[in-house]
Amino acid sequence: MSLLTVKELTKSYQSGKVAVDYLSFTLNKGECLGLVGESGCGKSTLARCLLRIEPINSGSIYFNNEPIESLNGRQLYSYRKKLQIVFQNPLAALNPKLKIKDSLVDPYLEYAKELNLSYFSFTSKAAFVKQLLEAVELPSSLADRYPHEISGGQQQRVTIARAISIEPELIVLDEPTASLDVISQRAVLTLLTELRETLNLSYLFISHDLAAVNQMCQRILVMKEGHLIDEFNRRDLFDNERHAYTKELISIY
Ligand SMILES: Nc1ncnc2c1ncn2[C@@H]1O[C@H](COP(=O)(O)OP(=O)(O)OP(=O)(O)O)[C@@H](O)[C@H]1O
Repeated sequence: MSLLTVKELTKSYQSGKVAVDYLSFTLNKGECLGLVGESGCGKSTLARCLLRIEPINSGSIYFNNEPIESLNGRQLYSYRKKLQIVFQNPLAALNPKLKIKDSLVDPYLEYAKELNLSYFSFTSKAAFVKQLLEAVELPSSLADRYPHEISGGQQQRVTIARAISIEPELIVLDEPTASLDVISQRAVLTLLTELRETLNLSYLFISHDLAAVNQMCQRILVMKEGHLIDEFNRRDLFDNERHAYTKELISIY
């Protein structure tokens, strides 16, 4: 069943640059869909359009069959609760003045009135923080630290814990491991896969790293210069029918 449907989406900037050009795809419920492409191909622009941070020029985006362009006020607030994002740079995503425990409860407090959690439960702030830290395999002793007092891998686990804390339907992972060393990258990808299964999440996993996408995703989209040029099931990655550009990406992976 379709969770997110993007139809003929075009987004250009004032400079005239067409960053996303007539892009169409569907993400199914429970799926991890990979989106790969080199730097500048339009991946982050697409993510910002999905979050309604950037207005689109034409086309449509449907979430649970509802067009998101027409959402405003309360409906937009509700939509944002269902879709969370994890960015490349966790330090930039965390408020430097907040202790980890305060950052962790922030999304919950923002959406508390509308939330009906099924996996986590908020009985007290301390208990909620403990559940979240456990879910992302961090020691509870980190709760009282500030973001700059923990490692990059730990910071990214905190941003993941924030994203899952309100049990969204979809998480956009925008190069979530790009700033991490290889060991932490692997651990975070494994964690994300486990969380998807436990919490019944769906992911749009954006990356320039075909190896990471191949590890995580059931289906893969390939973008080049704003266009979608290839789309296939993971098992067909090495199929001879792949687009020449996909083969080029394979050769460097
Ligand atoms: N605010 C903006 N104004 C004008 N052009 C922009 C803006 N943001 C992005 N672009 C341009 O749009 C194109 C797509 O950029 P985008 O950041 O979406 O690519 P990307 O695939 O996410 O790249 P990266 O992997 O480096 O993050 C690029 O040519 C970029 O220079």
